[in-house]
Amino acid sequence: MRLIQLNGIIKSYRAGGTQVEAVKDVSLTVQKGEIFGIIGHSGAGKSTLLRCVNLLEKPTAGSVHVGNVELTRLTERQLQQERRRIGMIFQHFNLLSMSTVRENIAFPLALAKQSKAQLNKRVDELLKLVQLEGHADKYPSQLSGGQKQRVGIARALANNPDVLLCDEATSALDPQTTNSILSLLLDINAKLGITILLITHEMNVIRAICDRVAVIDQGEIVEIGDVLQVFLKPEHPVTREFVDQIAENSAARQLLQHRKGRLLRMTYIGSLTYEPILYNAVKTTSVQFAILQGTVSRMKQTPYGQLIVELIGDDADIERVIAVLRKDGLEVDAI
Ligand SMILES: Nc1ncnc2c1ncn2[C@@H]1O[C@H](COP(=O)(O)OP(=O)(O)OP(=O)(O)O)[C@@H](O)[C@H]1O
Repeated sequence: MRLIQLNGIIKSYRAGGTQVEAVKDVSLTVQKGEIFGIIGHSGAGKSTLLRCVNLLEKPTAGSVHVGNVELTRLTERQLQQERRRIGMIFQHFNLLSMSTVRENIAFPLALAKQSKAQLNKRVDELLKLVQLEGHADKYPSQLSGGQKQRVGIARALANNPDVLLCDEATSALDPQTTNSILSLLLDINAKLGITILLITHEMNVIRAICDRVAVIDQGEIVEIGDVLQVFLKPEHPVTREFVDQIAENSAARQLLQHRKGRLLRMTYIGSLTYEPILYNAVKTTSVQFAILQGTVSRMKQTPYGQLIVELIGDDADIERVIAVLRKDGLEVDAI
């Protein structure tokens, strides 16, 4: 079931007498309950596109639907009401520095005119959800970056939204804190069924938590698909650059230059990842193999492996080995 539908979104700005098209005719569907990532370089149009979803930026053209409501048709007052269904978190947290953690989280509840008792009960629930019990009376300056982002998440969830928009939510955090915030987002998605739309310039973020990904370049979506498919078989040059951020991929390319045998990339997905398939395929042939590079990892919950292998032997035997590997369920591509 689709929850967010962007149709033909264009956003242009007039800057210093020239027209900048930050987003050029983007159409996108996000399904209910999924974690959808948009990745792109600086200036690609990620923030502008994300802010078009809750109309913090008004698209120059195109329509935005969230659930059954077309936000682009609403009056400002109706829009304020609908925005309660869309929480948002930010790279630099955007907390009120003169207010305590409790007051920051209560802010959207007070706007929604909840009673003091209801409000305090809800804040306590949220503090528990983001594991910040015991920090309610602190001020933002007394918190670490990760704790500040937890406050941001609690505040964004206060009114039980259907959607959480994440604007580079981990870019200001160190790798360990990034992982703990990503785990929290996964947990919230699983427990509350909330749909998450995030933007990032880091492939690691996409790999860790997203179900689907869109790659944006110069205001246009250049590739879109399941993370596993896009990650293992990137097609657009910009996607390949992002996939190469995962260090082992770029190292492998350099290693391949002087090899004389047949070079293959083998992709294992799911339980196949842990089977001795390669050994079984070559053992009754004259083919020898050298593993030049290998990764066994996880994409969200799915284990996957990718090996770059050099096969040495006569052509007919190599073809036979490839046929056996494919029959066993591996994807095998020449490099
Ligand atoms: N308010 C504005 N006025 C004029 N130009 C703008 C405005 N906001 C964004 N732009 C331009 O639109 C383009 C896309 O910007 P945007 O901030 O959406 O990119 P981004 O992918 O989020 O980049 P970053 O990761 O650096 O924030 C850029 O060329 C930017 O200069």
